[in-house]
Amino acid sequence: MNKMIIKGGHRLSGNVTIGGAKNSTVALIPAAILADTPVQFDMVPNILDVHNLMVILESMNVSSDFADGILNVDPTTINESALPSKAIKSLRASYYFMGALLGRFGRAKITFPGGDNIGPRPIDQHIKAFEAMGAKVENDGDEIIITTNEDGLHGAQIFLDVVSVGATINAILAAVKAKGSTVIRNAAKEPEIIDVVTFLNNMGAKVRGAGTDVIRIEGVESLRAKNTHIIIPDRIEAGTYLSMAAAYGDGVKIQNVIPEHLESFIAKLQEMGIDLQINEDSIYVPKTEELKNIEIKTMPYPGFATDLQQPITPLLLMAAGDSTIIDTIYPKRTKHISELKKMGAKIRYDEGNGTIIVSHTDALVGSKIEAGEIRAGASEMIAGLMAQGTTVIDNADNILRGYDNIIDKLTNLNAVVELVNDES
Ligand SMILES: CC(=O)N[C@H]1[C@@H](OP(=O)(O)OP(=O)(O)OC[C@H]2O[C@@H](n3ccc(=O)[nH]c3=O)[C@H](O)[C@@H]2O)O[C@H](CO)[C@@H](O)[C@@H]1O
Ligand SMILES: C=C(OP(=O)(O)O)C(=O)O
Repeated sequence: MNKMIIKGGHRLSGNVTIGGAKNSTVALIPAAILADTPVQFDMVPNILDVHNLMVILESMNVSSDFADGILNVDPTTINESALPSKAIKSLRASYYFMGALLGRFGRAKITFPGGDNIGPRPIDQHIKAFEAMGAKVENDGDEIIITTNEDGLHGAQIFLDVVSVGATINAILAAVKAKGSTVIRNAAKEPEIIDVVTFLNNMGAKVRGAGTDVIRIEGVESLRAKNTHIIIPDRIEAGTYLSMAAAYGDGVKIQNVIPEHLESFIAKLQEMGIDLQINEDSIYVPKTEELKNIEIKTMPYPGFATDLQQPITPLLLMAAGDSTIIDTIYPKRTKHISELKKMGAKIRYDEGNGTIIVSHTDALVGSKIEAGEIRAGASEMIAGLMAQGTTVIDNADNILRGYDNIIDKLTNLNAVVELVNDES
């Protein structure tokens, strides 16, 4: 486990370049095992989730190598073997091996996934989709065992009861090589879903409608990679730097951004009075002295992302009055609150109506705190940069799960920050 040590009080300036999207990457890597050829990804973020997925691939005799943002995966000698439960538990997206193994072998056996502790995270909609396609799903303790009869998976009509990113992608992974047509209704519309479908279609899959709430899939026999897949920029990483720059920057340019993926987030910054300069693939955040308070409600895409409600919180502390946040996706996603309070933040959670109230706070002080999950950690990291004195964030591996080359990027922005491994 790593600790992040931040010497606060150094205002940020300069440029930062956003990496490839974590939530695309963690689906693309499992999706690679559907291919009958080696595959190559570019713009792969250097994050712990990628390294843990490589450990899972290795256990199936799938070789992979990763350097300078390029990840090669060779699934041509894949075999069915027990997957390492420690790596499976280290991230949420290991659930994509269910859909991918089903597509490849017609069966899957996998430990329940881990990932961020942000309240209940059921996978009933994933299971419903697999069952609709003819799979039998059983639980054995902490393991999920999914089987099909000799005919394998067949196409199906699937109506998701809740809009779920994971269930939408898992249903696609299972359906691309199933026999016949599948229609997924009430599908999630996140850009990462389009990214995964672009990868699959470039290998010969027949998937239409990604990015809308109806996705139609015609099963195909084989998937073969012909070119390198370039991963889209991480809109959540970009939103984190936008928040940080607006809260404590003297002028910061955020590069490799698709502004259209951040419309709801950008609208909130503009509502606060921040005069963002938005270009084709970059956003400049000027220093802003007076910030208005706002109200936020998280929603499925294109609404305000749950993954950005914690990272925007330190910025809300600077606003003139009380701001409110209601997280409709994960109402209990509040692990940052106790830690920010230790730093002097005026913030509270009203459990009765599920509202987080963030009040103007004059100063934050460096403290010893803990990153309970990735975005709580991101929120605390921004607060640490803004605080007077030193902040030590325990369990910083939760931040490293999803923030590409974080120390280098912050250092380039004038921050004073380091990681210390406290294993010994
Ligand atoms: C690896 C990845 O891409 N993670 C993202 C993904 O997580 P994940 O795919 O796990 O989140 P979902 O979109 O599935 O969850 C959305 C909502 O649906 C509920 N639900 C989900 C599945 C299910 O079978 N049953 C059910 O009830 C969840 O409890 C949640 O309230 O989307 C979340 C919501 O945007 C983000 O916070 C995560 O960063
Ligand atoms: C919740 C998140 O990740 P995961 O679903 O991988 O746990 C996140 O990225 O904010």
